[in-house]
Amino acid sequence: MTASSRPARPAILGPNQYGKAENRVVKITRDGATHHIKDLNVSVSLSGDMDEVHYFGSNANVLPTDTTKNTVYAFAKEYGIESAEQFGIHLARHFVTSQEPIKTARIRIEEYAWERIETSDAGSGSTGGADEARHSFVRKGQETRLTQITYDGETWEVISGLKDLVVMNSTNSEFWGYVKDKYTTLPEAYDRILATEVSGRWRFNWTGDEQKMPDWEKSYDQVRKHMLQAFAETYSLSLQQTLYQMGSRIIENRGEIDEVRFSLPNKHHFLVDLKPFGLENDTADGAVYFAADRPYGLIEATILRDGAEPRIPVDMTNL
Ligand SMILES: O=c1[nH]c(=O)c2[nH]c(=O)[nH]c2[nH]1
Repeated sequence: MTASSRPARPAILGPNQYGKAENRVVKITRDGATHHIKDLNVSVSLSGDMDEVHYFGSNANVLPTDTTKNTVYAFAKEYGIESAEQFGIHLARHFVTSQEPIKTARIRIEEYAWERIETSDAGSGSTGGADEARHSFVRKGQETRLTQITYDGETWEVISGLKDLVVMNSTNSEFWGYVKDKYTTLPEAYDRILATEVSGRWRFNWTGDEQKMPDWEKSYDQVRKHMLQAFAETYSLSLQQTLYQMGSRIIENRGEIDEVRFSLPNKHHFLVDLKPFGLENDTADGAVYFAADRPYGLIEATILRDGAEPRIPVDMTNL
């Protein structure tokens, strides 16, 4: 910014961005009587030459947030929604390349999954086979899928992930051999429940080459599968160890990903003392637990491909 476009005041404008947050868009694709749903929550955030509007109220460089909302809906109709990532890339490219003052676009998308309700005669051929109506869905009560696309006209950054995926191992978890000081009361555990609500983000190494674009839908399904398999298959001596196994399984199996970050609350399950009622409560014998909701241990770490730089923010809850 030139000095003349800045007011003679000591207060200087710092980093800023604007856009329309949480555009809820549902796109139905019809394939005969079989319908498909994409249900997204899209947040647009733009930045660039925005000094004049902040200092003087000149809107000459301001594409209205209302227009960014309209673009989300129009793009959903005009181009469809193949995947959240592809949709975000399309939007980010549009804002940066069509508006000179806009230098960077960041598109954040949450995706809510729907599962088809199989009707009782579906597939039986009893009411006409291919014409069978397939338009009923139940919202999946599991995780929310996430993506964030950032484009500055040159560099692409795609970070995808998920939140609210609750998992539990009812055995094959221990925790012992830890530091003990005068405040330590935790009994060592040789067979405990390990449960967490996974919040994870993974960064793609895609650099914008259309020919080398990952298959975003397949990538998500595979990452989720590897992560869950690692959780289930790891004999755990700590949640930290399980976290590393989950991240490294993704890095080792998915070449399109260079960095994974997890935030894992340790959802503690405490053995209930049933001695007052004359009852033993032993893990080996099918025990009763108190599922505590707080406080919880919070285990967080980034796992990187050897040589890659950590870029997923340490505090990723806003992603
Ligand atoms: O897996 C665990 N990691 C810890 O660091 C920890 N600390 C604690 O009290 N319980 C556990 N469990």
